[in-house]
Amino acid sequence: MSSTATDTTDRSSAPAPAAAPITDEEIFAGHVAGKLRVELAAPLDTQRDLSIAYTPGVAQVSRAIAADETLAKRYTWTDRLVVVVSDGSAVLGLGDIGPRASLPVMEGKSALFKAFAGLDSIPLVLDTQNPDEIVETLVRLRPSFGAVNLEDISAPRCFEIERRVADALDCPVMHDDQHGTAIVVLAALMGAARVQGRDLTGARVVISGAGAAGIACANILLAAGITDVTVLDSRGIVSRERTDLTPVKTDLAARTNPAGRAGTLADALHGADVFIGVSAGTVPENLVATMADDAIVFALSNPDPEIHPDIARRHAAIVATGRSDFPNQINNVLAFPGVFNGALDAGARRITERMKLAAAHAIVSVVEAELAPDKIVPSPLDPRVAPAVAAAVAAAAADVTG
Ligand SMILES: NC(=O)C1=CN([C@@H]2O[C@H](COP(=O)(O)OP(=O)(O)OC[C@H]3O[C@@H](n4cnc5c(N)ncnc54)[C@H](OP(=O)(O)O)[C@@H]3O)[C@@H](O)[C@H]2O)C=CC1
Ligand SMILES: CC(=O)C(=O)O
Ligand SMILES: [Mg+2]
Repeated sequence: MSSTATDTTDRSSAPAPAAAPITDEEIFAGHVAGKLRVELAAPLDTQRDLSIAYTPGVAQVSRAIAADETLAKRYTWTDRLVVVVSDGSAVLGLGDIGPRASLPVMEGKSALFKAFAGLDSIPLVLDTQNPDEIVETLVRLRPSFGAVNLEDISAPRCFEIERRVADALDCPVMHDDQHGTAIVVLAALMGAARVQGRDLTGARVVISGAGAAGIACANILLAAGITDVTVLDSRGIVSRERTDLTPVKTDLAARTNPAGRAGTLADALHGADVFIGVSAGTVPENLVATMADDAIVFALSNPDPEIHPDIARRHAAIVATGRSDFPNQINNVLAFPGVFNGALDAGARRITERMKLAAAHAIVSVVEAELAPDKIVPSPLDPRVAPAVAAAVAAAAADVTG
C-alpha cells in the first residue's frame, strides 16, 4: 500500500511545530486522492520479470496453492494483510454518516497500520448495515486477507457482528472502537495511578457512553479489578431500575453501578474520581467541578472532546483527550497496530482478553520512567509503542496459535 517502509524515526520528542493553526486548505490537500497507494514488491521491468510475476510463471504458483492452500500464506500478500471494515454507522463522534463519508477515516486507520506496524492494510466500506450481510461479505472475502479490524460500527450491532465474524473466521478479528479503546484507556488509567501514587482499584469511575467504546471500557476496567464503575447512555445512568435497556445494557447494569444510583450525569459525577467520555456528548464545567480532589478526566470523543482540556484542567489533576493536538492522547492508535502485528506474528487465530491486557501493560511500560501528569501514555509517534505491544501480544497468544 503506502510507498514508505515502516518509519521508525522517533518523532515523539520532536519540538512542537510553531503553533500555526492548521488550515482547512492544508487538511483537504492532505487527503487529495486518498492517503494510500499500492506499491510493487517485485520488479516488472523486463520480459523475464513479466514471465515470473505474470504468465506463465504465476500459473505454477497458482497450481501449487490449488494443491495445498496453506501455501497462500507464503506466496500471496494475504497472510499479513489487515482489512479495515466499516459500515459507516458510528464514525468517530459524527454518527451514522454512511460508508463513503467514513472512507477518509478508514484510509487513515490503514495508513496508521502501515506507518506504525509496517502492516499492509486495505479499507473496505460496506453499503449495508445488516449484520447478516456484513458477516456474509467478510466470510466470502476470507481468501483475500489475514486479519479484520472492524471500525466505527455502532452499538449494539457491533457486538453481534464482531462475535459472529470472529467465530466464522480462523484469523484475528477485533472491533477497534471496543477493544483498541479499552486497552488504551486501561493503560492510561494505570499511568495516571502511578503518577498520582494511588491505587485506582477503589476509585469511583464514571463512563459517559454505553456504546462500543463505553461498554468495552467498563468490561476491561472491571476485569482489571476496578469495582466501582458507573456507565451512562443518552438517557442517563444505566441502572437496574431502567426498563428501556437493550440486552447488552441490562447485562452491563447488573455488573456496574454498585451504589445503585439512578439519574443523570450530575448525579454520577458528584464525588467521582475518574470521568471517561466516549459519548460524543458534552460534560459541563460545573459538573467536573463537583468531582473528587485530584480528579482524572478523559474526554475521548472525536473530533470534539466532551469538555475542552483547558477548561477541565481548572478542576482536574490529569486531563486527556483522543485528539492529536493536545497532550495525553488516549486513542486506539496506541493499540491496534501492535495488537494486530503481534497476533499475526504469533499466528493467532483469535484476539483474547489475555492479549488485550498484555497490550495495555506494554503501552504504559514504554513510558514507565517518564510518567508525568501530561504524559500518562506514550505519544502515538513514539516508535517504541507498536513493537512493545506486538511483543507482549505475541507472547500472550500461546493458547490461540497453531
Ligand atoms: N479516543 C478514542 O480512541 C476513541 C474515541 N471514541 C469516541 O467515543 C464516542 C462513541 O463512540 P462509539 O462507542 O463507537 O459509539 P456508539 O454509537 O457505539 O455509542 C455511543 C454511545 O454514546 C451515547 N451517547 C450519545 N449521546 C450521549 C450523551 N449526550 N450523553 C451520554 N451518552 C451519550 C449513546 O447513547 P444511547 O446508547 O442511548 O444511544 C451510546 O451509548 C465517539 O465520539 C468516538 O469518537 C470511540 C472509540 C475510540
Ligand atoms: C479513534 C476512533 O476510533 C474513534 O474516535 O472512533
Ligand atoms: Mg473508531
